[in-house]
Amino acid sequence: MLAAQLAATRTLARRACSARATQSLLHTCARTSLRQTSRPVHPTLFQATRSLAARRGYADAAGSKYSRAKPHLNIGTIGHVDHGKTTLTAAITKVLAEEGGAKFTDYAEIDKAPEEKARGITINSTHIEYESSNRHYGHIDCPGHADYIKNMITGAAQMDGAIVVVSATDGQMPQTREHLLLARQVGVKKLVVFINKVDMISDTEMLELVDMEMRDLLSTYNFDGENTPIIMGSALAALEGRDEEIGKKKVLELVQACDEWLDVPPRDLDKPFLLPIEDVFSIAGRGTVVTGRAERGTINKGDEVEIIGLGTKIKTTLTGIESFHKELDRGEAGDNMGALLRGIKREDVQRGQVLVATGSIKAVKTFQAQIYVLTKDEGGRYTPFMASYQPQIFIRTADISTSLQWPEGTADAEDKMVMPGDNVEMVCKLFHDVAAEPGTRFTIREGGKTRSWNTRRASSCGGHASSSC
Ligand SMILES: Nc1nc2c(ncn2[C@@H]2O[C@H](COP(=O)(O)OP(=O)(O)OP(=O)(O)O)[C@@H](O)[C@H]2O)c(=O)[nH]1
Repeated sequence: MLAAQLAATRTLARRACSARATQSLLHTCARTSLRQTSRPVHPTLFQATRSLAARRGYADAAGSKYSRAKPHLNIGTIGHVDHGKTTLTAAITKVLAEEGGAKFTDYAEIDKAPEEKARGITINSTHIEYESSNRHYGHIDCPGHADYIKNMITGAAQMDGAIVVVSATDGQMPQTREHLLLARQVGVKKLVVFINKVDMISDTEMLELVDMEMRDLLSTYNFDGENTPIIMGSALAALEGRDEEIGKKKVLELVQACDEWLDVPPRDLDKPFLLPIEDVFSIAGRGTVVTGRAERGTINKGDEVEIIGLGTKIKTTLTGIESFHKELDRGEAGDNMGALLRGIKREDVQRGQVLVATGSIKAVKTFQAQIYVLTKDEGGRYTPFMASYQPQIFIRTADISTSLQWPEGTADAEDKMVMPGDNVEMVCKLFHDVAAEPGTRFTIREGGKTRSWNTRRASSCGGHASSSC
């Protein structure tokens, strides 16, 4: 039902994009690290196109019921810019379409926003679905460019496992390393590696070197470097239907490796429902839909829910649930879902908020957290910092400026320095409130810089946190 009406909203969405362009550009750039990009992007347009892209390709399934016959896993492609993530994503759908497990989604349909086409890079994460013989996958194609790390973090935060794409011609590059680090930070436990563009390499020693270096890198970031499957092939060959040995066959090997190596994580079905909002769009005549991956709990059509965070606390009712254009009566942890909300305006909701079971979690502006500051060798800071330092904090799909302070009563707080490699308890004073509770994980980055420092330990909030928790 939701899907059936989406087509009608496409034209409206495009018109709305151009009308609101200037205002939204100013608003969004003021809030996000997009202001650090070399060419400002058009956020409203991306909002709209991402929403459409996230659902494209499944219109023929409109009205059909979502099947839970196969276990569902959220995966995606990460890695350095231009190493072939989008090509591989398209190639997987092509190869699996031939096996009856996907609808072919061409490269141009994945990187479809005008800015993406003009620059030839991915800016937004795009969601697609496909099936192997024993799994149903939601796949997120993440941007590799350093300017769009924010979108990569949001995408990776929804993954249960990931495919790291590395070009055989370059080997590992800065964003290969940073994406591994960030994937680890956001809780991805297992990866599969695809060494791409082998059609351009005749020297097998070179491939062995890339393989060895990738295993080392995986181990450096606490992945299983020894046993992680590494597949060498050519995404482009698979997409173009040539050189089957390095094309189609390798893509099938990759999917098999995902089936066998990546685990379906235990889903927290017993906890109260929580969906981090990744995207928002309107369906004419029906209302507002928020999308994202349900983090925990279950939800039924007709349930009362709350939208929490970024200055908002609104109660509403869930009137429809959908996953990849198929209807569900019940959503559950792990589902990549769209939730139709009664009486909510498009502008009332935004990425970074959460949709939750009423009363189950509070938004906080201050909490005390345990923070591990990465060293230079781990991809983190070179230099120490002091209290009142203001980095960017990433919690689920939210990114918020914050000021770090020593807890009250800390001796010599004014002069105390935090060194790379330190494990410290600090108070995070956020510029906007966000849903958090003891144990919530988060990542901290220095705005816009690719070399960053990150938290490793869970935050605490509520119990021994400050009064606003
Ligand atoms: N020769 C060769 N070229 C490839 C292969 N895979 C991808 N390419 C080319 O590499 C370039 C970059 O590919 P993309 O798929 O856009 O790379 P990406 O990693 O998705 O880039 P971003 O999303 O912007 O980070 C394109 O020109 C592709 O055609 C391959 O297997 N062989």
